[in-house]
Parts: sequence; structure tokens; C-alpha cells
Amino acid sequence: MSRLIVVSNRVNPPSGKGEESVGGLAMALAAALREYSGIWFGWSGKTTPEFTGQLNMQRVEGVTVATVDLEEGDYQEYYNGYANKTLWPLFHYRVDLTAYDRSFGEGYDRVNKRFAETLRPLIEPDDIIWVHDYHLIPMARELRRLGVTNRIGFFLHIPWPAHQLVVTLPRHRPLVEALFHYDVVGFQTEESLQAFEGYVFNEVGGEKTEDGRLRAFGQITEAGAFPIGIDADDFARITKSPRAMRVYDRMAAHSVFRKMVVGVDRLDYSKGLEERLLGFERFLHDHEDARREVMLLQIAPLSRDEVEAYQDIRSRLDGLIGRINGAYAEMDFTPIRYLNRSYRRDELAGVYRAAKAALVTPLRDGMNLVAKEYVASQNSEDPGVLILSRFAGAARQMKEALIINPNSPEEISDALAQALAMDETERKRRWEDLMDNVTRQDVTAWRDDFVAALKGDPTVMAANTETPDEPAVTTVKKALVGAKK
Ligand SMILES: O=P(O)(O)OC[C@H]1O[C@H](O[C@H]2O[C@H](CO)[C@@H](O)[C@H](O)[C@H]2O)[C@H](O)[C@@H](O)[C@@H]1O
Ligand SMILES: O=c1ccn([C@@H]2O[C@H](COP(=O)(O)OP(=O)(O)O)[C@@H](O)[C@H]2O)c(=O)[nH]1
Repeated sequence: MSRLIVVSNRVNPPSGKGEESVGGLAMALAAALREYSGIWFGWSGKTTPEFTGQLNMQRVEGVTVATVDLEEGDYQEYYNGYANKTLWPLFHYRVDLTAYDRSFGEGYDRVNKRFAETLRPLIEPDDIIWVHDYHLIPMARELRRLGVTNRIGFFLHIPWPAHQLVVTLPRHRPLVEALFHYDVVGFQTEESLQAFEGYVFNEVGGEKTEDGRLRAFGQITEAGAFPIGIDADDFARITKSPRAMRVYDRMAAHSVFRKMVVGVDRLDYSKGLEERLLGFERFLHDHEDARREVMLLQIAPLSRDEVEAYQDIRSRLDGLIGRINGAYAEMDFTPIRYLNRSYRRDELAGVYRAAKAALVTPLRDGMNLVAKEYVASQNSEDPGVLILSRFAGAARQMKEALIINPNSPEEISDALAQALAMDETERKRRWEDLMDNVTRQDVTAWRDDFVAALKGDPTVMAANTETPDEPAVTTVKKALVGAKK
């Protein structure tokens, strides 16, 4: 079997203790690599005054983890800069927060080149290479420059935005051209795939080849939608672990006379936290009877806190929560509990299970794995209700959630009232459908579909189709004729 080399900015080796750091990408890759002998390469999370290119290798649960430190200036221009001040806001439709500094783009290209040069000696002829996310779009171009002819795939974890947004980037063409150095380019949803194709057809005169691949810039790539999932089996196991049970018991004891609603998100402006709180405030305003009965537990670990837009959202949330609690708290009751720290997955599982409803209300989100984890943690005899933004990639699959528009406080408030009043039969019916999807389209299916496509499997090309009325399903679509390059 060929080795799988996974490349991502964030590297988070599985510790087996449920202690991994926050973020869906790292969670998913740890699970995806579990059954593969391979290498996981990326940033160590540390900076040094000068770039050393020194590889730090460790073996963790069968996976070789290879990390490299970033130079402080690179970290500012590449991670805080181009990745998180330019691409992240733009790809989440926040042109107002997007910085277009040229130095960020230069730092971004430099780090991708450095990563490629550091990874190059580890690559063997039969390896397949899978690069992840917006930090590393130019990796394949840099590896090809170094003579790498292996199959290389790319998966974008965040949305691909509409054509008109992409062209606000001063160097949008080279960015998209870089994607054509990959053999396969994967997106979370059909919507993102179509937006990408829209750019290729309308901006650079690209076209579809007879076998359905994309041709542009004199290159051909296979683009598809591969919705990511969670490790549902592992989550079910974690939910029954002693620590999860302890947390569940504690939360359930606190909620004997109360109903707990939960939110779990990195503290990010894309997650719609302000809108969620305004929706909860509206609910408290409109439902006097619920005021002492319903509490919101919002877990929001800090994220990218050197970036100004993240500092701003944090202080706005502090103010808003103070206002709502000030208006609706009683001497012995606080409606919103707000925690700026991260919790282990087993602890989260216990909290999810104790919550009557989950509020997942991003304004834009590539997928949102919290929505899937909430479903996977429920008690099948008494499941809670998922309230989910239509703008999360997960909404494409999770049709039996209460789907809302997060921009509307009234919709959030109504959905909360509906969720908390929903009878057991309906809760079970909805949950069974959601759980079926979470289990079938899990992280293993995602990995296997993508890797099959990357291997150019002549018989099975996994692709994901969505129709407006049906959840995305994995289908055996077409035969791929030979390898690309
Ligand atoms: O690495 P950080 O800067 O600390 O940020 C954490 C991760 O955030 C983003 O996650 C995305 O991937 C999830 C899994 O596919 C998806 O469910 C979610 O919608 C995305 O936002 C980011 O894309 C990752 O690169 C970061 O590691
Ligand atoms: O305190 C926390 C908060 C979040 N998470 C995990 O972080 C991931 C968040 O992934 P998601 O796709 O929802 O969003 P992202 O943060 O990647 O944008 C999920 O697996 C959560 O379980 C965690 O381990 N501890």
C-alpha cells in the first residue's frame, strides 16, 4: 500500500487521551490517519527568530509526525497575515475585514516554498500526498518545481466563495492557477465546487474535459465535493467514557429544573456568536415563562487572538453577554454561562449529551463538526434537537435539524421555542435521520473517497451529489481514465 503524506498547517497528533487541541481540521486528520501508515507534516506551532528548516520527527500511534518551526516574520505574514487576515475573511464573505497587503502574499509564498523544500526529502516515489486548507494552496506548485511527480491532492476545509469575491484579491489568478498543479481538488460542498467552476469558466476561460475534469492554465485537475465527517464510532465510545459520564452527571444534576442549550465554537466572527446571543436574548424577551428555566452554555475558546478582528469580536461578545445577563439574571440564576477556554472531547461529549438543544449558527462555515458531534453524543431514547444555520456546510447533509437563518433573531428564537417544546417522537425521528447521516458520511468515508479519487482508481471515483431535497450521498460515479500528468 502506498504511504499517505498529509500536509496541513495545524498538526495535532492523536494523544489517545482526548486532549487534542481545538479545530475541526486537526480532529479530522488525526482520525483519518489512524488506520494509515504515513506521515503528517506541518507547522510545529512554535516560532524561532530565523527559519532553520529543522525537522522534528516523532512517532505517535503509528503515524510519523514531522513538524517544522516558523520564523517569527513568516508567522506574522503567512499565518496571521495572508491566511487569517486575507483568505479567511474573504472566503467567509467578510470583504470588510479582508486585508490586501502585498507583504502578506509574499510571506505566504515564501512559507509554502520553505515547507515544500523541508518536506521534499521525505517523499518516496510511491507516496501519495494530500495537502489541506487555505494556508497551503501553493504547495503543489512548489513541490512540482522541486521535481515531485507523485499524485498530489488538495482539500479546502473552508467555503470557496462566489467569483465576485475571489476577484477582489489582487493576485487571484496565480492563486487559482496554483490549484491546477494538484491532481484532485476537493471542496466541502457542491456549492463551493460550483463557485470554483464559475471562476474557472468565467474568469480564465477554463472548460470541462470529456471525462468531467477541469482544464485551465494549460493544466487539468479533477474537482469534486467531499463533505468531511467525524469519527462517529470513536465519538460514541468517548460519550460512554468515565470522564464524559462524570461531566454528563454533573451537568444533568445542575439542569434538573432547567433546560440547557449548548454552543461550542472557536471564538471566531464567522461562527455567528453575536447573532446567536441576539437570538437568545429575543427568546428570553418573548418567552417570559422560560426566563428562569432555560440557560445557554457557550464554550468559546480563544482563537487567532493576535488578529484584530478576533480581539474586536471578543470585546463585543463580552459587552453583549454582560448586557443580556444584566437584564435577565436573577439572584440565583444566570441565563448565559460563557467560557473562554477549551475542553477535551470527552468533556464536550458529556456536555452535548446533557443539552436539550444545540445552537450552531455560523454566518459561513466550511462544514462545522460540532453539529455532527452533538448528534453523535445524544441518548437515542431522549435525544436533543440540533438548531443549525443554513450557511454551515453541514446543513447540506443535516436536513432534519431545525435549519435557520442566523441573521434573524426571530428565527433563532422561534427555533429554540420549537426545539424545547418538541415531543419525544419527533425528536427521535429527526435524530435517527441525522445520526444515520453522521454515521454513514463519517471521517473514514471522507478519507477513503478522497484517497480513491487521488489514486485515480480506474473503477471507483467517489463523488458527492446533492439535490435540493436530498442529503448529499456518496455515489460511485464514473471511471477515471488513467492518471493525469
Ligand atoms: O488552526 P487554527 O487557526 O487554530 O483554526 C482551527 C481550524 O479552523 C478551520 O476549520 C475548518 O475545518 C473544519 C473541518 O473540515 C470545518 O468543519 C470548519 O468548517 C472549518 O472552519 C480551518 O479551516 C482549519 O485549517 C483550522 O485548523
Ligand atoms: O473546547 C473545545 C471546543 C472545540 N473543540 C473541537 O474543535 C472542533 C471544531 O471544529 P468545527 O468543524 O466545528 O469548527 P472549526 O473550529 O474547525 O472552524 C470540534 O471537533 C470540537 O470538538 C474542542 O475539542 N474543544
